[in-house]
Amino acid sequence: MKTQAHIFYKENAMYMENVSITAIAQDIPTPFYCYSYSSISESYLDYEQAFSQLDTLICYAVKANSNQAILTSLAKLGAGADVVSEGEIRRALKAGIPANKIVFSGVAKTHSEISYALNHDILQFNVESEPELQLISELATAQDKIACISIRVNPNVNANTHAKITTGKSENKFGIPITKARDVYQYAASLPSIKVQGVDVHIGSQLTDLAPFKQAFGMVAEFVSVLRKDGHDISIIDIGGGLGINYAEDETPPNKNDYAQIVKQQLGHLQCKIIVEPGRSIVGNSGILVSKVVYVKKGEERQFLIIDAGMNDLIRPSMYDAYHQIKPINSHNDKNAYYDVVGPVCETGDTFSKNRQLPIMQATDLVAILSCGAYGSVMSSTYNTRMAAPEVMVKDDQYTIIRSRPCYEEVIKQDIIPDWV
Ligand SMILES: Cc1ncc(COP(=O)(O)O)c(C=O)c1O
Ligand SMILES: N[C@@H](CCCC[NH3+])C(=O)O
Repeated sequence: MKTQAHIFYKENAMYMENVSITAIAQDIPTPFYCYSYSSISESYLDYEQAFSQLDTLICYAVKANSNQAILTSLAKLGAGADVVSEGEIRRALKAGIPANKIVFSGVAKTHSEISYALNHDILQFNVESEPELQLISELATAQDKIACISIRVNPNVNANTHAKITTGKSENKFGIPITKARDVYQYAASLPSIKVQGVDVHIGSQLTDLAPFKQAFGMVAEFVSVLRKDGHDISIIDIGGGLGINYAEDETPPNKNDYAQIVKQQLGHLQCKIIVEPGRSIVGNSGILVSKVVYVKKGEERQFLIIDAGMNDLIRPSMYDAYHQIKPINSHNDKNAYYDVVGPVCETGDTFSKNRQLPIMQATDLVAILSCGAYGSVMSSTYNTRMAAPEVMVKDDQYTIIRSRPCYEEVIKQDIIPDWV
């Protein structure tokens, strides 16, 4: 049975590429994240292929998974980066992504973050408000730099995704209403040390339908024509990220080729450089979270499969009621049972799934939670003083720890006890 690209069963045992997950778990205590290098590189190269008819720069959205090993892998393939903080700029530069391939998004860029980005001559700021524009202009003037900018427009389009990851509706904090943006472009052009070069849009994440993209890109195309008539030299359109992946086995989100076709159809005639900022669709299905059953607990109404991974490791199910497939690492048992799969954290919301049909399990059995490569490890915390799960990368028949588990002493000693206590 094939589960995701590069994750499959061989004689009832789960493999990632040519490595048995059981073998890794004998070496590295659970829970741990495990990523397939080949899956990540193929997803990236699929983007390149899909967009080959357009002048495109793929700026990987670092927030999806910012591990240096992943960033370095993508840097070597030629990727740029979409970043949202100074920390992410530093990560991208350290991984070898050149500053002229870095775009800086986010609604709350601070004084020091803007200065840092200006000092490194990044490709562009995706500006989200007038006060931000003004601050960028002031800092660029003070630093004797020219800040290249696109303005992120909010097209008020329904992305048909989870409300918490919708970004292109007028009630969302992101971008400048497209209806108001023409004036903001005039304002930008009047400011010193600002070079207006593009338009940016990002309407949300985990989109499983191309229609909202089509609608938003159509609006951007019309807007670019208006801006050009107003005398702005628009040479870049940043279309954001957001393409969804399949979490459930039977889901069929749009593929990268169909997505690229929509981009070409809506924006191709404008002869702009296209920046695309995919995160989840590059790393999401490359990763699993491997966990061990601690106890099987029979409640009055339900049976709990208590595993050693918790909501602190993977928050998506508690935060968005997100569905993730859960699979046994060794699938030799044909008999099934229904379990609530829960973690160790003292929160009722620490639940990965309810009433999930799985082969009958017992303590020490291993499970994999699938599609955890994006917004998994990066959103983890040490809640309940649980150490962050390590990360492992597999390539062919080798695997390496790419982030180690911190030790308790390291974490506890971060706290400082005032001498007046
Ligand atoms: C500005 C911006 N670009 C790119 C992304 C990446 O989105 P995704 O991981 O859905 O491709 C996000 C996250 O939604 C974002 O906010
Ligand atoms: N964290 C979200 C995605 C947010 C996208 C960032 N703008 C998720 O896990 O689905």
